[in-house]
Amino acid sequence: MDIPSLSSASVIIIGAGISGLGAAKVLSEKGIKDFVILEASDRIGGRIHKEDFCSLKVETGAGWIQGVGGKELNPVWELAQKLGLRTCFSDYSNARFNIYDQSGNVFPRSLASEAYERAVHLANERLRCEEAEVGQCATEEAPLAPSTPMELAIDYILHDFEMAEVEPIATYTEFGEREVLVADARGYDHLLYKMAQSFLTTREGHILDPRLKLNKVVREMEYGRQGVSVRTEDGYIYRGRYAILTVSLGVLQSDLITFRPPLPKWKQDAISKCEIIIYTKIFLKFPFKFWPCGPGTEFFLFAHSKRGYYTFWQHMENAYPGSNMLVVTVTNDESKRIENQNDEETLMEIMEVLRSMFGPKVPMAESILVPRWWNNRFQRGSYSNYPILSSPSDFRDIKAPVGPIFFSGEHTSEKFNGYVHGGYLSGTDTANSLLETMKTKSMALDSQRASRSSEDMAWGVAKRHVVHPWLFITDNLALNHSASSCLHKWDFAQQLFPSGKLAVDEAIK
Ligand SMILES: Cc1cc2nc3c(=O)[nH]c(=O)nc-3n(C[C@H](O)[C@H](O)[C@H](O)COP(=O)(O)OP(=O)(O)OC[C@H]3O[C@@H](n4cnc5c(N)ncnc54)[C@H](O)[C@@H]3O)c2cc1C
Repeated sequence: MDIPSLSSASVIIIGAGISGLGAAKVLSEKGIKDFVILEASDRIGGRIHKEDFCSLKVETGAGWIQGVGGKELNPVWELAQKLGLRTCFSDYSNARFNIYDQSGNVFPRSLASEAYERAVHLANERLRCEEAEVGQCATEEAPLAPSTPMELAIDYILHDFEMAEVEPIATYTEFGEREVLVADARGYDHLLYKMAQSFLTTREGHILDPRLKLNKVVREMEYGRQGVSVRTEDGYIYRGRYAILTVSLGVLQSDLITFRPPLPKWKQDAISKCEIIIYTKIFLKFPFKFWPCGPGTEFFLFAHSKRGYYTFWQHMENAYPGSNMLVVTVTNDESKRIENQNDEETLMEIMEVLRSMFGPKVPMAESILVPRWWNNRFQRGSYSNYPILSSPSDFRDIKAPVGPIFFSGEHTSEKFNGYVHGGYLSGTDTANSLLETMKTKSMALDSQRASRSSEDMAWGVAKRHVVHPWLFITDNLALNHSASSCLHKWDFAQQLFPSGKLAVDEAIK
């Protein structure tokens, strides 16, 4: 039986996505080994997730590495290259010229080009209106809204795919304009496993390190001057001096975690201001190909009178040659609608769309895979999307610590929110801020102790001090815990199971 030790949980990291693992790696490299990672699901990776589909591994979460080939090296691209992850270049630029109508005709390039330019103009006008003082825009001519199926399809890809962010987009200006699709049988999450391997105990592809705890759903975080106490759904309580909370914005907006005391109003406002996008890639397997292949065909659009109705399509011939696979992407309200119906109904809708694009002979799909990011209570959406006119203070507030709780995750990255590299960089940033805080507190405590000890000397009292560099943190915690201040610190863990259930090996590490 492990003897619980208060000294070994200076930091509780919540979430084993790229942000949580990135933070843990930095702490470990800087000598803080006494952390515990609590992960709600039964795997690492979070929104980087592969699933088995028709003998292939497909990426139902993040698929691309965006920001490649620029003056700065995207850290995720660097890792992918080191591991020799198989990727293929994605060229979206043709999508707008492969627009199918409901009778299977492709719109002429000139018409599509014109519509595209009009849509860009409209988007800029809308932005100008939003930026203008209230009322100013109303006096000017209001831009015409898109109305035809083709206009709606273009407007949809502009707003839900290419131009959903404020220009210029730091990912592209700093890391480069190219995007590569990860298509490796080991999966995108191989990158996370390799990262974990550098600081957690692993064997034969499995993480065995007791500091990583899977299936631990955090439900309550009680925090104060002495630290943080974290209760998981299975009744365990973990205490630490600090916590790094990396759960998604969708989870923060839900009621999965209760904070005691409640988070301050400025933090709650920052959390509710930001939007969460739902992005659903539906995978379909066919007995044979009936779509065009070759250069300039990978992406195509379906123009329907309902905006966003199975609009964005990709064939997987570049990623998985010979797989006879298509992916159709839906977002937001359509994602919610589709998540809430059964896959048979979705398949019927998709078959109707495909037959209107490619004719009645299109064969029935053999398999369909519909990920459900919205209904997943550990995600509640796919990635954050800040309103176009967000201010730097919105980012400051969403990232700022509340007492001993440090916030991390892609949504806290001012420059790269929404992306895998945003998650990674937020984790390393947060860990470095925490280390800075620990250092400052340590220096303050040292000077307090020094002055106390000189007072003691003056009174002739012999005093022994804790020597472990990190013990002072938890030592301080125990001393301030009134109910247990008379206990030896090894007894402390038993106080953490109010139900009387003793699971010492699960107690604070
Ligand atoms: C469908 C989809 C497509 C995407 N496409 C791309 C793309 O092409 N390129 C790109 O760069 N990015 C893409 N993204 C975004 C990218 O995946 C994320 O930005 C990134 O993975 C976020 O990492 P994170 O560590 O911040 O959060 P997460 O990966 O969400 O990690 C948070 C972890 O916290 C856990 N958790 C939640 N609640 C609790 C709780 N109560 N207790 C304990 N643990 C909890 C979760 O299970 C999760 O493992 C996509 C995302 C999705 C869903």
